[in-house]
Amino acid sequence: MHNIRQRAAIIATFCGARPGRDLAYAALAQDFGTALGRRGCGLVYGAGGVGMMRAVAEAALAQGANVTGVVPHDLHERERSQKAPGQIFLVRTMHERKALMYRLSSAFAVLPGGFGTLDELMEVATWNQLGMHRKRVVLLNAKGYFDSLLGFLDRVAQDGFLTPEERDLICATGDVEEALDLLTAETPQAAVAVTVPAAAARPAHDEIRAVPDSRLLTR
Ligand SMILES: C/C(=C\CNc1ncnc2c1ncn2[C@@H]1O[C@H](COP(=O)(O)O)[C@@H](O)[C@H]1O)CO
Repeated sequence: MHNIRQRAAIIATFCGARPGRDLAYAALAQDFGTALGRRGCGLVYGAGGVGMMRAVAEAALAQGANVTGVVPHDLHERERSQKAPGQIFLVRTMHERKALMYRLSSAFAVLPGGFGTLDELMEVATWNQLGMHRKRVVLLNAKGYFDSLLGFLDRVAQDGFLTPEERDLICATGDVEEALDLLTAETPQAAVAVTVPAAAARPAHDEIRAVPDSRLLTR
């Protein structure tokens, strides 16, 4: 068991726009969305109505979770036919999208995916490193998908490009419930060397209305 206090959390989940070749990945996405919803957590995601993203969002919604997607206008137009689940926020750019996803969330789950997922993973870890937010980052390592990445991160630390504490800003588990224990824990697991006090004092998730140029898509 884990000696960490549970609280309602809003978990941004980064994962593939594709389902992957192995059915185990979509099953993981579904299990994670279901477990997240059962714990009373909210979900923030990339508002893709496809692949792993759709599987997480639909499973969370089925448990009554509050599901929020954030997507740039043009990407939404392109994917309009896929009808992404949940409440959808439209923003102007990919950068605004990521910033809003990070602000709305209290922690980050990363499931198997491609460039988009890896970009989001590295950015939220970097923001922790720089003290721009202090939010846990947990990889759902199904079928050893992230093993080589985790090994590479160890190498990065060994070679002096990350401190051991910074390396530990990204943790991993293959177990959905353990991941949620970590994601809903009260404080980030690793202190970082460089912190910005104003950012640390910010509430875990900002009010949506505080973000300019985004609008709620009503259906
Ligand atoms: C690449 C394909 C479709 C792109 N459609 C997307 N719709 C919504 N969100 C997306 C999309 N592509 C990337 N994202 C964001 O990145 C992550 C998924 O990217 P990945 O490269 O598939 O890992 C996801 O978390 C979104 O926030 C055609 O399949």
